Amino acid sequence: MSSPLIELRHITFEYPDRRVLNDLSLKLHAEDRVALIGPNGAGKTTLLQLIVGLKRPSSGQIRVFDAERRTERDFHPVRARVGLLFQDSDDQLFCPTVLEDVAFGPLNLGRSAAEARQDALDTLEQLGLSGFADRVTHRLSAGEKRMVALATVLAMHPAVLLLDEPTNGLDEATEQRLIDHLAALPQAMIMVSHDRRFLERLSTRALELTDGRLCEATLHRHGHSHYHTHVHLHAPGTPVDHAHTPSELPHGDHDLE
Ligand SMILES: Nc1ncnc2c1ncn2[C@@H]1O[C@H](COP(=O)(O)OP(=O)(O)OP(=O)(O)O)[C@@H](O)[C@H]1O
Repeated sequence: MSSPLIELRHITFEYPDRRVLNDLSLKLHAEDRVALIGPNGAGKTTLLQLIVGLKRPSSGQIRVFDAERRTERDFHPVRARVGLLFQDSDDQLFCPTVLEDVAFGPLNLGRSAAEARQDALDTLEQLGLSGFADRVTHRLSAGEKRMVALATVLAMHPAVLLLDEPTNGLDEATEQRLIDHLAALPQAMIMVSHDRRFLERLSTRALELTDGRLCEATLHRHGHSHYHTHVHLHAPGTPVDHAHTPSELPHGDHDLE
């Protein structure tokens, strides 16, 4: 198997008043679309931020694209190729107009103004946002902001997508459009979401973050609206990867609803 795009080894992370990640390990391969689930406050957002260097672990190793990443300089190329959709769209959108916001990433990658503009227009069109280019960003609705924020990430053509609650604020039709669009993309993904329909449709594997560590989980749909998550525990510090494909363990099932 090819080496992982992202590998976290024995990561511990603490905020001043609490330890959030505790000896956590993870491998993300090119073909993975991981549903990252877990209760509020488990540390899912923190985990995504660590991968792109917005936070630094107190111990452990972060490897992205076959290199260890420790310093701010190490993370610059990571941020160019790993696209993080922030949980809060307002953290992602800071330009006066939609076009400027979506062109910002490509410009930052060194593309010419004309190329960046074309990248932005193409991305908006692909997401069904053609008429949005000249809209004033801060006047968009929450759902419109969500899709534009995603456009800012996709316009950079990242190799990996980290999506933090991508469906927040989306109506049903827009969510369906988002699902269809993401399903057709080739990138490896980690998706944090409480939206089980979304995860069920897109993920190839599921991991649950609890007590600072990841366990393999599987999302099962029962009927039309009920999902059950079967959690499989790992020995502390064991990297969670393809070697640990979930199997039906009779005593490892937890209904998380
Ligand atoms: N800057 C910070 N300073 C101190 N504590 C923080 C900070 N940011 C987050 N936390 C705390 O760390 C814990 C993990 O937060 P995080 O946002 O990573 O969780 P999450 O799993 O994404 O939660 P949710 O599902 O509610 O979005 C929470 O208890 C949160 O209150």
